[in-house]
This record gives sequence, C-alpha cells and structure tokens, in this order.
Amino acid sequence: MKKIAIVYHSGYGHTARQAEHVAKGAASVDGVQVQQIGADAVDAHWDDLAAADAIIFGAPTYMGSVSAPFKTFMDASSKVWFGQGWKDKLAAGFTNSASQSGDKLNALVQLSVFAAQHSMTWVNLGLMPGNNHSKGSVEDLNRLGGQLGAMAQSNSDQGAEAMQDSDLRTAEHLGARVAQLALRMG
Ligand SMILES: Cc1cc2nc3c(=O)[nH]c(=O)nc-3n(C[C@H](O)[C@H](O)[C@H](O)COP(=O)(O)O)c2cc1C
Repeated sequence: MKKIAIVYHSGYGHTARQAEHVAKGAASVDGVQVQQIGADAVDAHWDDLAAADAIIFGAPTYMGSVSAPFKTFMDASSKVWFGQGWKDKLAAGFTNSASQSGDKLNALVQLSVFAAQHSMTWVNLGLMPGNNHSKGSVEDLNRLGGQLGAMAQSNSDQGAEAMQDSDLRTAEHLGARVAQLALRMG
C-alpha cells in the first residue's frame, strides 16, 4: 500500500476544494492510501509525512507567491531538511488564483524548488495544454496550460462551489498520476 499525503493551505476554501479533487484522483488508484493535511495543522502530522511515499503540496497564489501560512509550513520543514528526511519521496504541486495567470506559475516554481531542497523527485502535470486552439474550450483539461503542476482559476467574487469543472478534473489527474508513479516506484 502506497501512502500519499496532501499538504495544503486555503484561506477561503478554493484551494481546499482543489485539494479534495487531488485526493479523489489519487484515491481512484488501487493500492493507495490518501491523507489530506492542513498546513496549519501539520504539527500533528510530521510522522505521517515521514511515512508517506509521496507528498503533494498545494497553496493559493497570494501576491504572486504561495500563501504565508503555507510558507510557514515550508520553513518549519527545515527540521526535516537537516536530516534530508524526505529524500527521494515523490512530490507534486497545485495552486489556485483569481486571475487567468495571476502569476501562479511562480507559486508552482516555489513548490518545485522547495521539493528540490528536500531532494524529492518532482512529478509534473503530464498533460498537454488545453484551450489553446480554435476548437478548444474552458472545459479542456489543463485549460490554463501549466506543466509544472495543476493550476486552477477561481473568480474573486465567487465561492469554491463555482470552480471550473475542468480545473477540478485537472487536479484529479495530478493526484492519479502521482499515485500511479508511486506504485511504479516499487
Ligand atoms: C492576500 C491575497 C493575495 C492574492 N494575490 C493574488 C495574486 O497574486 N494573483 C491572483 O490571481 N489572485 C490573487 N489572490 C486571489 C486568490 O488567489 C483567489 O481568491 C484564490 O481563489 C484564493 O484561494 P483560497 O480560497 O484557497 O484562499 C489573492 C488573494 C488574497 C487574499
């Protein structure tokens, strides 16, 4: 049984919904256990992270970077970094922001560099970009055209229930991809 942990922060519920769909995708793969952990509750879960085969990181993009509570978790993980406790675990990331770009690629870059600091193995999205040709639509998987991880865009005046179905399916794809690769790691 492979263990996948999802550590995320969400100020207003959108990234939490994205995290649920990452978890749904991972749990759709046989032989995988999935655990969602709030970044602000991580102190009760360091052992779970140590036992995980893969850790998927998620944060909303705030001011062009990961949210401050998620950064607090990143900094707290320096205790693990000293012993390279997450070395060779799989890692992946997702983010959500209000604008179509919103500089959210920078949040994924931060997450991937964070994983590299821990000597983890980064899993990219593994999907061709959608909605980039005349027959494309916002319903396409990876409609925002990110490759480093799963992106979602949420209108600033709407709640998480209004999120794009395609973004949630893209999140599911990432979770399933990490789960399948974790099983292939043997
Ligand atoms: C402090 C703050 C900073 C934000 N900065 C950005 C930003 O740089 N780019 C963007 O597109 N949206 C930005 N947003 C919008 C959020 O990314 C968006 O509302 C997102 O859906 C919030 O996710 P959450 O509900 O999981 O917190 C910001 C929101 C807040 C509260």
